[in-house]
Amino acid sequence: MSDADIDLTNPDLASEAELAFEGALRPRSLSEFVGQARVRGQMQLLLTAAAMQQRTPDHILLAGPPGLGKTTLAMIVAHESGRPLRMSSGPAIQHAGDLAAILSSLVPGEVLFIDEIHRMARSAEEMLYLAMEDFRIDIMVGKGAGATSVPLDLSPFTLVGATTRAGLLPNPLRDRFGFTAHLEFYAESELQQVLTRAARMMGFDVDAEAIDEIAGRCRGTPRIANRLLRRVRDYALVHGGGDGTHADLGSVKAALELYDVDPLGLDRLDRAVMQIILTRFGGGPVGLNTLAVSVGEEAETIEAVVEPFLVRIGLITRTPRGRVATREAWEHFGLSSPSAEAQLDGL
Ligand SMILES: Nc1ncnc2c1ncn2[C@@H]1O[C@H](COP(=O)(O)OP(=O)(O)OP(=O)(O)O)[C@@H](O)[C@H]1O
Repeated sequence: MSDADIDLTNPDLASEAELAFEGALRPRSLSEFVGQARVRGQMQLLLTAAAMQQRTPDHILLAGPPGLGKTTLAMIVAHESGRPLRMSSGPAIQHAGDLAAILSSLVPGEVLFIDEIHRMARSAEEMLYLAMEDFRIDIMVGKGAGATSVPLDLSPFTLVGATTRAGLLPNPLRDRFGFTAHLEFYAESELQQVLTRAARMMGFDVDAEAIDEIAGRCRGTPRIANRLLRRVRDYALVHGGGDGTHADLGSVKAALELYDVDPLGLDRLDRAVMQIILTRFGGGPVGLNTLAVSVGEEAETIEAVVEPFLVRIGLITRTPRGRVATREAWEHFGLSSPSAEAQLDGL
C-alpha cells in the first residue's frame, strides 16, 4: 500500500513508507514510551518480577484502538526482557496447523506477538489454550476413525496478543492472559511529547505552537500524530523556503487544511457520518449498519475507528437504539437541532 492510498486520519492503515518511518521512530524501552503511565507501571512490575525469578514473563493482552502503541509495546517486552521476538497476526493463522508450525519452532523464552488476535481461526484458538497454560499442544495425525492425537512439548514462551476488539475474544482465551493492558487515547500534552521526539529524530525544527496545533488534530493517536508531522514536513519542504527543515503555525494550518483535517481532527469520513446522523436522520438514533451503508464504508471501520473518536470528543452518544448526535455536534456543524426548534415553536 502506498501513501496515496492512505486515509490520513485512519489509524488502522499504514503504507510501506509509513511502516519504515514508524520503525525508525518506535521507542525501544518503557522509559522512552510516552504516556500510558498506568500500563507502563504494570508492565514494568511484571517484567521485573519475571526477571528476578528467572522465568518467562506472563502472557500479556494489549487491548485498544489502532495506532496507540500495541506493536511498540510488544517489541519493548522482548527488548526489555532480552528475549527474541516472533511476529505474527490473527489473519495469517487460518488453520490450527499454521499456529502449530509457529509454536513448535519457538526458541526457549521467545516472545510471540500475535496482532489482531481476535481474527485467528477458532481451531487455532483452541490449540492456544493448552499451549499458553502447559506449553504443550496436541497434534492430530491421520484422518477419520484412525486419527490419533500426538502430544508435543513446546519451549516456554510469552504470548503478547493485541486486539482492537477485546470483547470478541472468547473468555477461555482472555482468561489465560496473566495481564490485560487497556490502552487509552493520549492526552494532548503526551502527543506534544510524541511529536517533539519524532521531529527531533527527523531533524525537523517545528515551533512549539505548531506542535500544539498538530497534537490537537491527531485524534489522541500517536500514529496519526507522526503521519500528520510527515505531511507538514512535505509542506515545509515545498512551500517553506530555505531547506524545508522548519515549520511554523502557519505552515501546519495550511498543510492540514490541504489534507482536510479540521481543528477537532475530524476528516471527511467523520464529517460524512455526522452529516448523515444530523441531516438525514434528524440527530438519530441511527443503527451501525445503516450508517455504514449510507457512507459506503465497512461497519467495522465505523465501529473501530470513527465511532470511538466521535464518542470521545462528545459529538455522538451510543444508545441501545443507535447513535445519537449531541448538542455539541449540532453546534460544531452550525446547525440547529429539531428538538431545539420544537422547543422554540412551543414558546
Ligand atoms: N507511547 C508512544 N510514544 C511514542 N511513540 C509512540 C507511542 N505509541 C505509539 N507510538 C508511535 O506510533 C506508531 C504506531 O504505533 P504502533 O504500531 O505500536 O501502534 P499499534 O497500536 O500496534 O497499531 P496497530 O494496532 O494498528 O498495529 C509508531 O510509529 C510508534 O512509534
